[in-house]
Amino acid sequence: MRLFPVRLSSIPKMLDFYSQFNPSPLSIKQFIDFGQNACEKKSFIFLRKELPVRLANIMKEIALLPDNLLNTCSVSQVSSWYMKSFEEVLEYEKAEPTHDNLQSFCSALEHIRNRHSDVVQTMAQGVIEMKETENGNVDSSMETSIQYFLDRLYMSRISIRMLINQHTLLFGESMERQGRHVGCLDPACNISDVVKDAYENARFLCDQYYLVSPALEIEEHNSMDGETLPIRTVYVPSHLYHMLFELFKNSMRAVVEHHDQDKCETLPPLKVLIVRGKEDICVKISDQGGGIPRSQTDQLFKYMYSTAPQPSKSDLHTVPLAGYGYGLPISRLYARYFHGDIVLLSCEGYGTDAIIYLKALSDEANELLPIFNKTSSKFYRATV
Ligand SMILES: O=C(O)CCCOc1c(F)cc(-c2c(C(=O)NCc3ccc(C(=O)O)cc3)noc2-c2cc(Cl)c(O)cc2O)cc1F
Repeated sequence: MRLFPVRLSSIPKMLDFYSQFNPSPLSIKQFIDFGQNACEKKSFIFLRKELPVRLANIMKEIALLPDNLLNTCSVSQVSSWYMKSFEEVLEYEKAEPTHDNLQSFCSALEHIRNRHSDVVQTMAQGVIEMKETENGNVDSSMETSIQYFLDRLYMSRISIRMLINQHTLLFGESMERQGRHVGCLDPACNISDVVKDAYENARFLCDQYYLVSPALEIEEHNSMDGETLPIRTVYVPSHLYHMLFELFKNSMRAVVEHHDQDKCETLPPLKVLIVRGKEDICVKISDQGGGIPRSQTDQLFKYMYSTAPQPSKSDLHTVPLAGYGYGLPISRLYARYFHGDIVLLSCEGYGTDAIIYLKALSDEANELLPIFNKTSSKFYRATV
């Protein structure tokens, strides 16, 4: 049942209207404080404005993409998903926060989340289609603008899914099964537990493919709050898991492929160091996987570099440690989303350290959101 169907003719005007607002970044502290005493009406009134603002901001950038990418079948598909979702949220622009409307809003958000579940793969396909039309020769300025755009598109997508997940977890059916969690946030996330979880799952894939996997050693140092261990922080466990799982897969692949199996050597273990400082929480994964030349480490964060022909579904189980090649750049976006980072330090000939930096204080862990404005649109005009 359409609530207040938005006239299709008014969509361009609505896009201009909502894209003139900057997205409002929330901190982890704000997410937790609101979620611990959550009011569905307030959340509804905030989201029916903030979601169209975040959607409109990124839709304006999609429209600025170079034609050879924008006109691919896959990118047109992604663009139409955004248009449809923008239109659906706008139906609640003037709706009364009645019980029925709040319930309908919740299910609309779930539909939108499902509609956008394949955006990353579909965009990867669009980049491949564009490379095919350009016969593979994409100049460096085109690559730079695609890297800039995809970082902003996926950061925007992470933020929109965070808002949707918080609302649907706090006010949807799963409300009662929360325990200490506040939506998708854990106020006391045990970092070494997430490390072990990600390691065990990456190890399972590694054993399946290589029949062998490196062991794990974890060390923790808490220089703050009375040295208490284990180190806990307020974070989104699924985000931390995503980063760790990706880094463990890469380390395991490097270690197993670097060490000659015939000599039946024991593989050197992966060493994880977790440190709580005043400003940062660091999670360092150190491996002896032979490392990569310093000149190549930046390439690992490139979407274009790793947009090899996508593994077909049937291939994925044969080379499970390889994905779409987007694992590292998107993992870094998850870290940067709350003002953290992922840094790669490789010693060619020996091994690689990957460090995840998180903000130690939840009031400093603010969302990092892309803003559509004259600067960003100039960037597209300059490099297209
Ligand atoms: O497909 C995906 O999604 C995963 C895409 C990604 O796949 C990779 C992968 F898992 C591991 C490596 C790799 C190598 C390697 O491969 N060393 C051998 C070589 C030597 C020279 C050169 C060169 O000269 O260019 C390149 C590689 N050494 O260290 C790492 C390494 C990389 C990361 Cl990000 C990490 O967190 C831990 C690591 O140990 C490279 C990958 F690319």
